[in-house]
Amino acid sequence: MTMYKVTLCTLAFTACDLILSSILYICSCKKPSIIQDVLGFNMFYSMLDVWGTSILRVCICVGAVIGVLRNRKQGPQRLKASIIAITLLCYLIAAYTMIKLLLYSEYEKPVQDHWFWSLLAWTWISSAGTLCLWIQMSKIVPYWENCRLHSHSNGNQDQEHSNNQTQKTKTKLSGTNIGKLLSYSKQDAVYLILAFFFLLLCTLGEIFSPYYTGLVIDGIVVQRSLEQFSSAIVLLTLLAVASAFSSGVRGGLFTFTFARLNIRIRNLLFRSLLSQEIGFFDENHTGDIISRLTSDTTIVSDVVSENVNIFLRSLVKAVGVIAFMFSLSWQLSLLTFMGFPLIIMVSRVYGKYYKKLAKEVQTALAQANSIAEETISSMKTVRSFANEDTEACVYKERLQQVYALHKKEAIAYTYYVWSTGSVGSVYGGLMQGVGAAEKVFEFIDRKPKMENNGTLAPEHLEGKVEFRNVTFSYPTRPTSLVLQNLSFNLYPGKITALVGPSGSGKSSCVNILENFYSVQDGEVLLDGQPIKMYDHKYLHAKISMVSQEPVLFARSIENNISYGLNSVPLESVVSAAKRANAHSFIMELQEGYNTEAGEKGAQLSGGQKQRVAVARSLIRNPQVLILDEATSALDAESEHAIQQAMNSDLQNRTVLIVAHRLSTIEKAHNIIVLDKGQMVQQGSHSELMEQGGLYSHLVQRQVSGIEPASEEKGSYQGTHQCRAHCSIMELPHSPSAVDIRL
Ligand SMILES: Nc1ncnc2c1ncn2[C@@H]1O[C@H](COP(=O)(O)OP(=O)(O)OP(=O)(O)O)[C@@H](O)[C@H]1O
Repeated sequence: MTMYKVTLCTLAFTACDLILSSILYICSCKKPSIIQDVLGFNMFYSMLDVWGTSILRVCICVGAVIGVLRNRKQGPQRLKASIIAITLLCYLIAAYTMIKLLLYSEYEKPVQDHWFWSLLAWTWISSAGTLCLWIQMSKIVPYWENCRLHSHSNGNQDQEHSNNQTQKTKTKLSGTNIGKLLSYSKQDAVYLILAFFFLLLCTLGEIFSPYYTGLVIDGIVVQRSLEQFSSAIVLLTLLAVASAFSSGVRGGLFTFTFARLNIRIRNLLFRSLLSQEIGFFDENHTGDIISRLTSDTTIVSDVVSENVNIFLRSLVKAVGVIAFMFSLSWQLSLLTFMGFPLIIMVSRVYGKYYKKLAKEVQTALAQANSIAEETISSMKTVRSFANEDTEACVYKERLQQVYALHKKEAIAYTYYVWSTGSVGSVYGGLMQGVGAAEKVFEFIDRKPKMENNGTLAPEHLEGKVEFRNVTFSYPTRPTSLVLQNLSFNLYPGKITALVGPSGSGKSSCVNILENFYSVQDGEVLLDGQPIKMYDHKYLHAKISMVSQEPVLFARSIENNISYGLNSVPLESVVSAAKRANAHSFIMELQEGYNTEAGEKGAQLSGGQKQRVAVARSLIRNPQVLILDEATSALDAESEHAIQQAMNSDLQNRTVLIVAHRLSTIEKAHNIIVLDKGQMVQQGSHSELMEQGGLYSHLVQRQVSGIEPASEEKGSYQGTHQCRAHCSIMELPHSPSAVDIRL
């Protein structure tokens, strides 16, 4: 609404309020004239004071209109800042009319004066109207401000529009969270209804027991009647037993239902996490994610379950007590419950604040978990740098932040209980749960930026891979191009090696071929089809990778080798382990194939881990095999054995090797040399050595044993970062004069 429309509406409403209130007051006047009513004002039956509230409302509205018209820029902002004060004032006016009703009921029983009721009703309506108009006026945007917004460039408008949308979505989100939580409990509707039924029974028992206690005392002290005493005591006992029974069943059912809710939410969250693209895990710390999965989901179910339980119980009790009290004395009840709107108001304000605090606490806690997780999982590195104290201090600092937030929460809670008590106090608790839920839902509802929804699963796959003009950067660093217009082919039955200085993009090629990330430009094709179009399971059955630091799971070696496959016979596991040169070391272990590998394979050596990982890939008989520094931790003999196995096993398999060791690379049919994300050379070892250039430069440098002075990543012309490794022990087994890592 424009400024003029709102101000006109306000003035019209004000005039209407004044006229109507005056007419109703005149008609309800008990004295022969208004002058006499004013001069002989009687608090019990004169409505002069109620009419006076209309003058107050007129002053508020006219004052607001004048303020907005005189100061069009800051006026609405000031109105906005005083909304709570006006709400309170309107509430006080409405509450005053209640007191008036109580007083009047002393003068006329029952109250049947229509003019009195009309004036009362109009006062409530007009108080609400005044508040609404005040809110409308606080939203006025001055004309020139509107023009400025409209004359903004399209980009800015879009930005603003999207900001508004985000804001709206956020508001909507927080509003729908309780609904969402309940919707996750749909499957438990029967249990919840049962729980609610027992809650009703138990609360009814609690409401009526004071009444029957009164009757018991009455029976002894006042009536002195054994009959009344015994009947009252029997009823009281029955009530207490039924109430205790219902209370137990209610508590059990609620706990049971919310435990199911917890499991459901955790499952959903875990599923959602597993469907996220790899870039998501680059952006989010593991500790953060684990915190969502454990602490946040527990808070959601625990806090919500506890508070829903108490909230419903208190609500039912409050309704019951209100009804009971009204049946005893409506005047007293009215007086008692006049404070309710105030409690609701305070609860709302507090609830919002508490929800915000709860979210902050969860985030701070997640950050602290993240530090703990990172430190504990890298304990050897921490110890080797003797950095335990610093890590402990960093963790303590994060915990201090959590503590500061908890302190704020505690203070807010204290003030809140002071100001409200009873039903309202659990509202804050509920909001704490909702705050934590918001964080959980953020992840559950997150749509992966890269979907694995391909369907292609041909029966026969040749395994030809084509990188066609691929340009790529990681989502966390979108501006730095890791691969630039890169094209090369991998052929079935051939071994291709990717070499190049550190950071040239070798592992990135592997990541793309594994369909972990989307490329910015170009395509990666498998048998002429974009890899995105292949079915997720199919693709990873056909393309298998062994990485430099393979991750094993805390299961037996047998289960690690057959990971992801259903019911694999032990013979196949053993055969794969033999080809990977792992069988003999496994048999030397006390429990053979049943030996536990430990967390991330920590109970095995680096070389043993790699051999198990090679076996894990070979058992799948993949059409495309990727070895990303897969044999770097092996001695030359083991590596030679694996290579032999692979060569005899090659058949029509496409093999891509990323390696630094010359012994691994020189047997490749084709060697692709990368530098700064671009292909600079391609050919066999002898061709590339003849050509000169980066490859022969790297080889010569290492053969002559020159180590680079720095770890710089530079182009061929500059200083290459190459890792040299010469081992006398490896000489007799190595096919080359020295074992060289490029
Ligand atoms: N997950 C990631 N997020 C952001 N940048 C990354 C990520 N992984 C690698 N990079 C960056 O991409 C570039 C290429 O890295 P890549 O791992 O492909 O090199 P590489 O040739 O395999 O190196 P190395 O021989 O040392 O293993 C580097 O600059 C690296 O910092």
